[in-house]
Amino acid sequence: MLCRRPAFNRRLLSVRWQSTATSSSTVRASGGVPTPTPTPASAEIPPPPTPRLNALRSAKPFSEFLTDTFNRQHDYLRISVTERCNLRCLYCMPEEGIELSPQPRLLTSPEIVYLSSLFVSQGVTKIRLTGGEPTVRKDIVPLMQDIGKLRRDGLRELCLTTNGISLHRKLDAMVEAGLTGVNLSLDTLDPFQYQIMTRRKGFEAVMKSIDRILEMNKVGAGIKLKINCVVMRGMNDREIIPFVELGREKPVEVRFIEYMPFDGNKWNQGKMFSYQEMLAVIREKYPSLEKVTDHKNDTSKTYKVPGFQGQMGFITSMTHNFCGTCNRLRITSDGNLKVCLFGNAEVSLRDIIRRENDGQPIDEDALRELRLLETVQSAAHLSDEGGLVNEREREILDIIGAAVKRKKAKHAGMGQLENMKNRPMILIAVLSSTWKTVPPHLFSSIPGSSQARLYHSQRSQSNNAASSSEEKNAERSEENKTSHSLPTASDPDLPHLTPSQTVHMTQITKKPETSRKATAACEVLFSNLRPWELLRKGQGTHKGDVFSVARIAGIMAAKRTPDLVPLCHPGIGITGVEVSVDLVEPRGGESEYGSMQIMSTVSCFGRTGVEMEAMTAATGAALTVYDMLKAVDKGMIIGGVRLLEKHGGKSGHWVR
Ligand SMILES: Nc1nc2c(ncn2[C@@H]2O[C@H](COP(=O)(O)OP(=O)(O)OP(=O)(O)O)[C@@H](O)[C@H]2O)c(=O)[nH]1
Ligand SMILES: C[S@@+](CC[C@H](N)C(=O)[O-])C[C@H]1O[C@@H](n2cnc3c(N)ncnc32)[C@H](O)[C@@H]1O
Ligand code: SF4
Ligand code: SF4
Repeated sequence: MLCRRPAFNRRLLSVRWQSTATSSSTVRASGGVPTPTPTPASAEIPPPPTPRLNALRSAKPFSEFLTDTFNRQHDYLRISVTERCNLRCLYCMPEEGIELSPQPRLLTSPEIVYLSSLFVSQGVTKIRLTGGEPTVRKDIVPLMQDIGKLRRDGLRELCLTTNGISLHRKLDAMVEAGLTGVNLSLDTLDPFQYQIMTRRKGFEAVMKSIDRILEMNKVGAGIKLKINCVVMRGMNDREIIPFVELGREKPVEVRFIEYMPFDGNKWNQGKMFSYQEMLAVIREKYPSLEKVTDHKNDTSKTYKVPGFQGQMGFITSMTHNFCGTCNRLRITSDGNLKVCLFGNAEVSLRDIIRRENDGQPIDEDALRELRLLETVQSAAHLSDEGGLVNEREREILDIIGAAVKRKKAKHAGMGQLENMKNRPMILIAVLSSTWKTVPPHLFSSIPGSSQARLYHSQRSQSNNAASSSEEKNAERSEENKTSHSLPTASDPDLPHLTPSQTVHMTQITKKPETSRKATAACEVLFSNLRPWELLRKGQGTHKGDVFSVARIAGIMAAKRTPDLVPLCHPGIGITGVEVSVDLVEPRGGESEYGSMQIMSTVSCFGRTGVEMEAMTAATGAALTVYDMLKAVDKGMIIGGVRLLEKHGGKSGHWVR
């Protein structure tokens, strides 16, 4: 047990880091704590370790605490600095977000700096800040300034994984703080598709961040930039080649990531686009694609098109694990150490470091009182010279060491991820929300298809079986006897049909009322440049402002859906309709002359869904765009009307 120390050390957190400018090697040699000179937290960037210090570090054996039973040395720490995010990427977060931990359970900045320094003292040379979205943490820049100062203790890389939305505003300060690498998530190069995949706007801001990094690199900032692109079949797989082509002129590394299952992200095998498939797509266009040698601990397999400035990588978590050379540990925002991304085993470092503070979050005052940072230096001393000088760090390191020793050879010992039957949360999400097979009735509309034939033959067999069964007849006559009305039952596959295949409006009396929401989209493709030119200049047409009239048309269309679609229920109590109409610049292919992208979300509280309303809204808006622009372009095509997402009701959450 550690006891609370009576002695108070009044030095500032920033002071401690400042003090080590002379000290990292000095302290280790002398075992003493130097007297600091107070300076503000945002003082100048500390110098990187000297070649001598580097040599000393690599000469000493790697920390036993961070070495697992497979002899993997963990010198890379990923810290989640927030659970919050300003996007809602389809593959990562549900639209409504996730339930956030109460603030006092999350690590404070002094706690993050303290744990970082402890790990660096043990040989961690790379720290990546991630999340959630790390840039939404209010004090992200001061936090990076403090972590950046650990460079003098051996930290070589300070990296960020970010969605890039607000990076451009903070980038300069971060680079000054010691930022060395940015992995930026961008899954599409199409602004409209961006809105679909992230459920938010922000494409331009992300591009601004990328441009700013490239600009800074031109003048020698040396920021390693990687673009992370999660590939989902049917969603952005058609953009693989445009992403590869980003590297023609720009020195960026695009990494294509296999879509992985996480709690609540509606993963299914069908949406996963594998590394082999991606390679095949790229090789078809660029047969000269070459493999590049990877670094030992890289998560990605790197390739290059000869002559291109940039390169590409593939992160193959689903099809080829890279656990053999894993050097990563993670700390979650609430202070748990996770030794494997896919392991459920977690140990709370927060609870141990707060124990002496009566379980309360450690702010700067408490940090000083508890002399935590001071003792990390002792821990650094421990790893350099092998002598044990501090009980507190010993206890924390023992706990870390024990967790690291329990790390499995791969994927938390569960084998290939797609076979993970024992991941309860994932399993629940996958089973409850996705089709195991495509319902056969969807094939039945393709005349002559083998599935259609099979479906019809199965249906007629089951109908015959049903009509010949005594129970079925008894049921029917019972229904007729008691109701004196037409049958109200629905075909289980196609509810707008009765079991005898006549059309009816589905009975919803017994369905519970729930909150429901549906989002749909469609496009209007221009056939010449005139509409795009006019709208870009902010000019409407002689009929008025195309954007707002189309939005209003969409809203009115949603309300009139039952008048247009015969079997739709009237009066379903729409509670909200949002329609967005956006101009997309010409970008080749189908959208050679530009287009209007329309998206609509309809919500209601009721017994039946609002997907028809959402698609009607999108179509109504599109027709209005056509009507208002037809004087300059009669060849416009309205297309791609589709449901993107649906919430509520028996089928729960469905995402395209
Ligand atoms: N299996 C596995 N995949 C990981 C791990 N860390 C990251 N990934 C995958 O890599 C993707 C990108 O993660 P990033 O945050 O950019 O980090 P990184 O790839 O470790 O970054 P580098 O430091 O550039 O190697 C994630 O979406 C995951 O798919 C890990 O520890 N295990
Ligand atoms: C969870 S995010 C956190 C950092 C930051 N918000 C961002 O988006 O870059 C870290 C990385 O995980 C990736 N990721 C999230 N969900 C994923 C999934 N289901 N499959 C594969 N990668 C995923 C993201 O694309 C991103 O590159
Ligand atoms: S991938 Fe990153 S940006 Fe997207 S929702 Fe997840 S945390 Fe947010
Ligand atoms: S799955 Fe676990 S063991 Fe494998 S690379 Fe990722 S963190 Fe390391």
